[in-house]
Formats: sequence, structure tokens, C-alpha cells
Amino acid sequence: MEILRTVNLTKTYGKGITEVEALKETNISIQKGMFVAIVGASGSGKSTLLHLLGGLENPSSGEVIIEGQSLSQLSEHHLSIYRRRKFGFIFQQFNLIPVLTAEENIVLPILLDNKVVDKEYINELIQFLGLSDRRHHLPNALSGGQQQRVAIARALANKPSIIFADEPTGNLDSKVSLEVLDLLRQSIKKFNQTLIMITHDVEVSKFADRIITIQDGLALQVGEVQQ
Ligand SMILES: Nc1ncnc2c1ncn2[C@@H]1O[C@H](COP(=O)(O)OP(=O)(O)OP(=O)(O)O)[C@@H](O)[C@H]1O
Repeated sequence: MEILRTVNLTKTYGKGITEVEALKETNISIQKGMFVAIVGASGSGKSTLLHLLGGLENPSSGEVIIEGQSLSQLSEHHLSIYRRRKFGFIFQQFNLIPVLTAEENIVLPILLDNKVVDKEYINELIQFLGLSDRRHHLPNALSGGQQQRVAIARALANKPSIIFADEPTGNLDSKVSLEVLDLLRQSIKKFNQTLIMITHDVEVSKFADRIITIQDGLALQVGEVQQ
């Protein structure tokens, strides 16, 4: 089942001599439950594509359609609610709040959304991500891999349908990277989620079910011909 589709999606930054066509007409379709890697050289347009798919930036033209809902038809206010409820974001920087414990960081997005914390699910997440004995620690008492696992738990806490990850293992050594990727892959299967992840690392992209390559702003789904 398709969860996300783009229709002639483009993004241009700047005007005149500073104009950059960061994303050329892109038509991709992503199936529910897939782990999709976006790969390409530096400056090829990976972050631009991820930010458009996740509703963090507006396209210059074209549309992002998620489960039948066009993001551009939502007001700024509704888009931010939609993003908070439907999406999880993981970045290279863990962005944890230093004065909150691991567990408090994980449940923060739920509290900010005025929702009741599903304690059983949070416990399951904490256990699944191997954080049970670290839940009351502050971020600076955690290793890089543990901090990224907290950031992953935080991204999964609101049970998002799609997780967007921008080089989530970029700050981790290779052994820890593989562990984190394996956990991410397992968690999307366990919680029936879709993962869209940027990487420039070929080893990392091997974890994915599908690959979108991007070159000079032109995105192609591997194995599929763009119309
Ligand atoms: N806010 C912006 N204003 C102007 N140009 C931008 C902006 N953001 C990105 N660009 C340009 O758009 C192009 C694509 O950038 P993007 O960040 O999407 O690439 P990337 O593949 O994610 O790169 P990297 O791997 O280095 O992070 C680049 O030429 C970049 O300079």
C-alpha cells in the first residue's frame, strides 16, 4: 500500500544568478512499511527532498501527498499538528534537552501535544531500544549510541506513521552505527512504520528495502523509471 507520493515536486532557492534548482520535477512513490534510503553526493538535494517530504519546507511547485492528504492544502497551523502527530524526525545531532532525563526527553513531544503518555508503549520502546537501565540518566551521562537511541525513542514515542532520518548515524562510530540501524530497521517492522533516511554511506544504504538516488536535484527510484 502506498503511503507517500510526490507529484512533479520541485524546489528552487534564490533568484537570478543565485538561483539553485535544488530539486527537479520528482515523482516518487513509497510503500507503507518500507525502509527507504535517499543517497547522493553532497549538495545533490537529499536534505531538500527529505525536508519537503516531511513538510519542513514548502515546495516551489508540485505536491507531497501522504495517505491521500496533500501537505500543501494544510494551513501552516494544521501542517505543524499533522507533522507532530504523523511524523518522527531523527537528525545527526541528537538534540536532547540536557536537563531532562532520557525518559523525560522521550515523552516530551507527547506532553507538548497535551496527550496522555501510553506508559506501556513507552516502557516497551525503552526496553526494545536497550535503555532500561539508562532511563533516569541525563544525556551527558550517556554514550553517543545511547543518546541516539533516546532520540530514536523520542521520534517513535507518538507512534508516527513515517520516520524521517537525516544521516542518523553520522556522529556514531561504525560498530554503533550498525547497531542503531539494525534497531531502526527492527522497530519499523515491529511498530509497522515507514522509514525514509538520508545517507551518503553505501554500507548504510544496504539496510534499506528501497533506494532513491539523487544527482544534481534529479531523484530516481532505483529499479523504477521516472516518467
Ligand atoms: N536555504 C538554501 N538557500 C539556498 N540554497 C540552498 C538552500 N538549501 C540548500 N541549497 C542548495 O540546494 C542544493 C541542494 O542542497 P541539499 O542540502 O539538499 O543537498 P544535500 O544532498 O543534502 O547535501 P549534503 O549531503 O552536503 O548535506 C545545494 O546546491 C545547496 O547549496
